[in-house]
Amino acid sequence: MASPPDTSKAAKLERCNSYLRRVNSAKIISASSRLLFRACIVATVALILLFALHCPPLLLLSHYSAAARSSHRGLLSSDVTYGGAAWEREVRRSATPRRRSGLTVLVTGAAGFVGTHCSLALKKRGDGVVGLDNFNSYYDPSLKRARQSLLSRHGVLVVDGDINDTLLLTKLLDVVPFSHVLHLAAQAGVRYAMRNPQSYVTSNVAGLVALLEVAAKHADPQPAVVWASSSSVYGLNTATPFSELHRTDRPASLYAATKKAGEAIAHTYNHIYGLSITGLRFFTVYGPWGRPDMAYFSFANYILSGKPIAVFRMQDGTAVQRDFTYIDDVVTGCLGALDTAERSTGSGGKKRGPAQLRVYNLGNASPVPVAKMVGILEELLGKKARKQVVTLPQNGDVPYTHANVSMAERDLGYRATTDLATGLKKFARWYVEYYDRRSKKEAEGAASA
Ligand SMILES: O=C(O)[C@H]1O[C@H](OP(=O)(O)OP(=O)(O)OC[C@H]2O[C@@H](n3ccc(=O)[nH]c3=O)[C@H](O)[C@@H]2O)[C@H](O)[C@@H](O)[C@@H]1O
Repeated sequence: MASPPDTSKAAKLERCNSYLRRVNSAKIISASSRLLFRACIVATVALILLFALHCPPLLLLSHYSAAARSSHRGLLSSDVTYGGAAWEREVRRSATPRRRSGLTVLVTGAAGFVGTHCSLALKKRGDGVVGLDNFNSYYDPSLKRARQSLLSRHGVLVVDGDINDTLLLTKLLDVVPFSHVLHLAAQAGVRYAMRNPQSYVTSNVAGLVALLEVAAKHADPQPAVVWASSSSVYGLNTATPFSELHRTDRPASLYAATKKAGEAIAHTYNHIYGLSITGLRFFTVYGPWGRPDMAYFSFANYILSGKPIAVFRMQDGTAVQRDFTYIDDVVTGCLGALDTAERSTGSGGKKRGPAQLRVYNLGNASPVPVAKMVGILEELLGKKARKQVVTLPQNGDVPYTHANVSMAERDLGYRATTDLATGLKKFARWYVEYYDRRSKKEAEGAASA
């Protein structure tokens, strides 16, 4: 039988003490386990930090994220020229056609000479147009800004950006499902390629690849691409008039080589990704709002300011000739190319079938000696040029160009309708008015300052 509990005072005290000892020892155990737990956390955090600081992939990841964040900031913050809801609304507004089944065209190089004229022509007939231009300083950027203002007055937005900025291109093609890209952004000029060769590689090769990459792999639907090649690809070809069937593997300048490379690159993207691509070989395009680096434009400037001009001729005394082509005719050819471009066949980088690949001459089919062009300008400007006839230097120039345009006539409805005298008359009128207005503005600005 179990004995009854001892109820004496001493026994009660002993039970109480033993209870207190148990409670205390439990407290000590839980305090020390808390300490241990905390130590574990500190150790784990220290280990993670140590790992993060010394493990290369983690470092790469953190750098990548920072880079990605900063490039996305470019798209989103309000202190840049693109990104944000208001910007997207503007892009969509500019891209919306006003006519049924109108085209939706992204025009690169839109603030350039041909880009401005094509954008205006597309907008005027009711197509949607968004321009892209990096406004570089190869020639007077204020002329490009003036063209941008002209476009803006006609409802065409020109986004400030570079074709090598693939994030921007991706964003633009996300915001608008462009049916066509008219790719005119390029480093132009034959002789400048000897002074700044890298700029030709950056714009005409890397820039073209950047654009075709985004068009082929990201855009859905893939747009049809029409782009500016050049008559210079005929290089040392001697068969005339230059036909698309003639050889183009002997470029005389780096500029020509990058345009020829562009044609080869176009073939690749058409072949792998099913992009519909049309290359247009422009022949010395001239006219109002033209390029100040081109001979007819700089000659007008030099004639009026009394500076001497160098007129090139061949070593044997024969004239250097160009198939000068008026801008309005070239615009007809560009729009004809856009209108007849078939859809690309791929999407998301996958080709679904063979796609259209074309190349056309857009020339005047009527070459004129440079000396004659100078004579026409002298007459129009009412002033004699201080001519210095110089043997054509080793500068990448070819002795003559002469386009066979029968393929463009047949397929694009192209017609060269403007002779040099008529076209230069329109150019000279614009030139005098534009620079007159500009010098008046500058004088007003100086007076009010
Ligand atoms: O059709 C083309 O493929 C090319 O046409 C022009 O190139 P280019 O024909 O050299 O045009 P300009 O620079 O205006 O020269 C026109 C003519 O004037 C001659 N010239 C140029 C400069 C000069 O000081 N003196 C001179 O006699 C050139 O040799 C050339 O025959 C454009 O500048 C290129 O971007 C375009 O791709």
